[in-house]
Amino acid sequence: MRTAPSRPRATRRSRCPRRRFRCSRCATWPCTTCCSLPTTRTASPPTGTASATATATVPCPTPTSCSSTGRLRRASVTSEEDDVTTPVTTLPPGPRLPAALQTYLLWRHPERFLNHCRQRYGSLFTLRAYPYGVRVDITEPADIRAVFKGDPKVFHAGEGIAAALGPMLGDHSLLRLDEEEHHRQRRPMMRPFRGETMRSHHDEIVAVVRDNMRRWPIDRPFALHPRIREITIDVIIRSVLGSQDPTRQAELRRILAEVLEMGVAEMLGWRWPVLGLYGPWRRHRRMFARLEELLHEEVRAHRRDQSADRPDVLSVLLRTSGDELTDAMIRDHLVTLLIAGYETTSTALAWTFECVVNTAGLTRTLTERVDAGDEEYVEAVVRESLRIRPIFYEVSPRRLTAPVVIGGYRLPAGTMVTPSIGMVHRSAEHYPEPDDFRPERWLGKGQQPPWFPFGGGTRRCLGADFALYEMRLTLATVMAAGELRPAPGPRDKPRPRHVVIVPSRGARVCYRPRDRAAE
Ligand code: HEM
Repeated sequence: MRTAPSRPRATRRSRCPRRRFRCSRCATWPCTTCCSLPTTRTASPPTGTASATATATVPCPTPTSCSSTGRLRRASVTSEEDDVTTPVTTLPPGPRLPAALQTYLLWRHPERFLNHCRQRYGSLFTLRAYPYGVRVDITEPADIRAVFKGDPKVFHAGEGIAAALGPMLGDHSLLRLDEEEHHRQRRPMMRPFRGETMRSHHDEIVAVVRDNMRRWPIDRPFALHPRIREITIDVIIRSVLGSQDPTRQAELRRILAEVLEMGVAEMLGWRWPVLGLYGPWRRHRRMFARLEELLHEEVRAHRRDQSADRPDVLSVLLRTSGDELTDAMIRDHLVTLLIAGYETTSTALAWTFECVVNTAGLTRTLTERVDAGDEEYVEAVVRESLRIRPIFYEVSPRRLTAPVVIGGYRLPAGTMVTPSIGMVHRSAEHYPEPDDFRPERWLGKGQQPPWFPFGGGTRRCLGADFALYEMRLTLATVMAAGELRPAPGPRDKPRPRHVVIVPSRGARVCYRPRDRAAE
């Protein structure tokens, strides 16, 4: 039981008044901001044993006193009873640049800007940027995991998205819900993404990829990303919507390509509905309304034909949920899957090919492994590409509904907390030579480094397994059919395009079918 010792006032006053750091290995508390002061502070126990706090004072050691790693980390203190170890409610430091400039830097140069902030302010820092205003970025895997696994009642992920895209997604979209309602809507949605249902899409996906490849230019440079988008749309039309009608399929293909490739401007139109009366927003609204009609037609067609044991997501949803889901709910779920599953998977695949063709010797190794049926290696390539080129640098911010202690800061209720997954994936601490594309790091059964391309916890990407499956299959099908080479010119750079980070040149490659490769 905790005995609350009366602490001498002198100890409290002399406590480091600004930032407090603790080495994650040796658990000493070097103070990096005021070590020149004759500071004394209360010795604190390792995390998790806060109740045993000792009252003896020790001199504040300098940062160099940590001989084990030299690495400093703010401590995650969870006890609120101890007024020395419990931080006062405050936000971590961060750049003082105007919000508009921070928005620009985050939007245009997320990797460089976040890296700079981490080096300058530590693993937690506060930013001010549109659309969330004040937000705290977290970059330590342990803190990120804690946020993912945190109580859904405290960590709200849906609010930010609801404000930006609410009317488009609809009231029942998983992306905008929180707490009980999120859990209630997510349960039926998980059924169509189970292992064996997913694997039954094998032939469809392979057929879509082969069909698309027939139209690829031969021995001429071309941008692969638009072709992959076509593939992803076709996979969605067949595997998610299960559309059987060729006329509707063709119209869906045309409308989805336009609606789902909306840019920032169209997105803003959903935030300010009045824009929908004008110019490009009006056109976008019209297209979207037509998409909704097509989705309703598809649902009606599926309801009429419930005899077949079809594996597409819509069929499984209707079959397994009975009257649990209304038409309005199904519309919202389908729109969510289209928006969450299209640009993400196509961009991730485009990056995978870009990395493969630009890594010396990898096309040959991968082709050999594909020929040998080595699925583990193909998966390792996909995982490595999602590590080195995560399509989101940050996942949806969580708004705190109560004060929470993260990384030594007691963040007030209302704070937006943003897990910066891209920072973890590029950290040399977790990935030796982080800039090298090395699928081998994912082979074998050893402990795997932190990897969060699909977020985590109760909000983990619903389509993660499906996306990984589609990526593996597409990669293997292409490598088995032909030879890819990098196109002349510089390599693609990461370029933010609304919420995802795309290859700047569209992943340009040259392609030659296998039967011609020998010529
Ligand atoms: C490589 C491709 C993909 C990536 C990198 C990706 C990534 C993500 C991320 C980071 C989140 C947010 C997780 C969080 O906030 O913790 C998410 C959520 C989600 N994703 Fe994906 N995703 C991909 C493909 C897909 C596909 C193919 C689908 C469905 C067809 C899908 C459906 C969803 C849904 C429904 C959510 C919301 C889950 C919830 O809030 O409960 N995603 N995805």
